[in-house]
Amino acid sequence: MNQPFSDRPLRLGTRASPLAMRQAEMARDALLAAHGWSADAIELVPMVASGDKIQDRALAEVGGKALWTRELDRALADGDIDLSVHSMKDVETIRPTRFGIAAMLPRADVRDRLVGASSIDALPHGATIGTSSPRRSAQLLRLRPDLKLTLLRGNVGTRLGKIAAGDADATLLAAAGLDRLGMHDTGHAIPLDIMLPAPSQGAVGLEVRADDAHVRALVCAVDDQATRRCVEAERALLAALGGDCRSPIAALATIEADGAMRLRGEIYAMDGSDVVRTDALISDALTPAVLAHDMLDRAAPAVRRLFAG
Ligand SMILES: NCc1[nH]cc(CCC(=O)O)c1CC(=O)O
Repeated sequence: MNQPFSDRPLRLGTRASPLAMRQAEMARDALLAAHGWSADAIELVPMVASGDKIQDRALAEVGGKALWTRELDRALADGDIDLSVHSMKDVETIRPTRFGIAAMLPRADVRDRLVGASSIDALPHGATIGTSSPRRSAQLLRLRPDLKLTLLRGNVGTRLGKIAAGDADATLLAAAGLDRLGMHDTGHAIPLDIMLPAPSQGAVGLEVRADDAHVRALVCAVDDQATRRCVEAERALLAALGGDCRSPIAALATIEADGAMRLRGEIYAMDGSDVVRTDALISDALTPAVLAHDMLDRAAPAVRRLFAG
C-alpha cells in the first residue's frame, strides 16, 4: 500500500509549539519511512492547546494535563484528525477508553539539563531557580535547601529567553526537548543518580481512535517496544500512586542487559524535606502497582497526603 487512504492524506494532529511541531515531524518521518510513502501522504494539523494560552499562572492551578490534550482529543474524537502526537509526559495517566496509544517513538535522552550553571553544586548560595514543575522544585530543594524557586512557564524558547533576561539564575529543562530543537549544547545534563526524570520524559506517543483498526495498524509500524514497555511501567507506577502533574514524582524504567526491567521511583514532600524511593526489578509479584503501594506505606504523612493512591 503506497498511501494511507485512497482519497486523502493521513491527518496528524499536534500542538503548535515549536517542540510539538518538531515531534510531529519526527512521527511523520517515521511513518513515511516505515510505509515508503511520499511526503504528501501525511498532513500535519497544528492546534493551539488551552495550556499554551495560559502563561501567567502555575499550570497546576488551572487544571492539569487535560489542558494539553483537550483540543486534540476533540479533533480526534470527531474524526478531524486520524492520530495525535503527544509528549507522553504531558498525557494524563487515565485516558478516554475511546483512544489508545498505538505507538511510541524511540525514547530520547531522559535526563534533565541545568541551564545557567554547570552543576547543581555550582549554583551560588541562595540562587533563584525558575521552574513550574513540583518534581524539579522538590528535587532541587532536597539537594539544596538554600535555593529559591520562582515560577517559570512557557515553551522551551520562552523559558530560555527568561533566563537570559535574568528572571531567574537557572532552570531545568528536559534534554529531550532541547535536543529535538537542535539545542544540543544548551545546559548541563544532571546525572540520573542525582535527578530522576518525570515519568514518561523523553517519550513521544502516537494516539489513535480505539475503533479505528486501519489507522491503528498503520501507526503500530513505528512502535518502539522497549520504550513502550518502560513508559507503561512508569505510568502504571504514577497511576497506582494516584499522582498527577501536581505531584512531585519521578520515575524511570530501564531494560537491563538480561532483559529484566528495572523501575526506579521517588515521591517527595513539596519542599523536598522528605523522599521515598524505590528501585526494583519488575516481576509478576513485584509490579509497578505493588511498588507504589509499598512507597505509600513508607511515606510520611506530608508525602502521602499529596497522593490519592
Ligand atoms: N511539560 C513540558 C514538556 N513536555 C515535554 C517536554 C520535553 C520533551 C520530553 O520530555 O519528552 C517538556 C519541556 C521540559 O520539560 O523541558
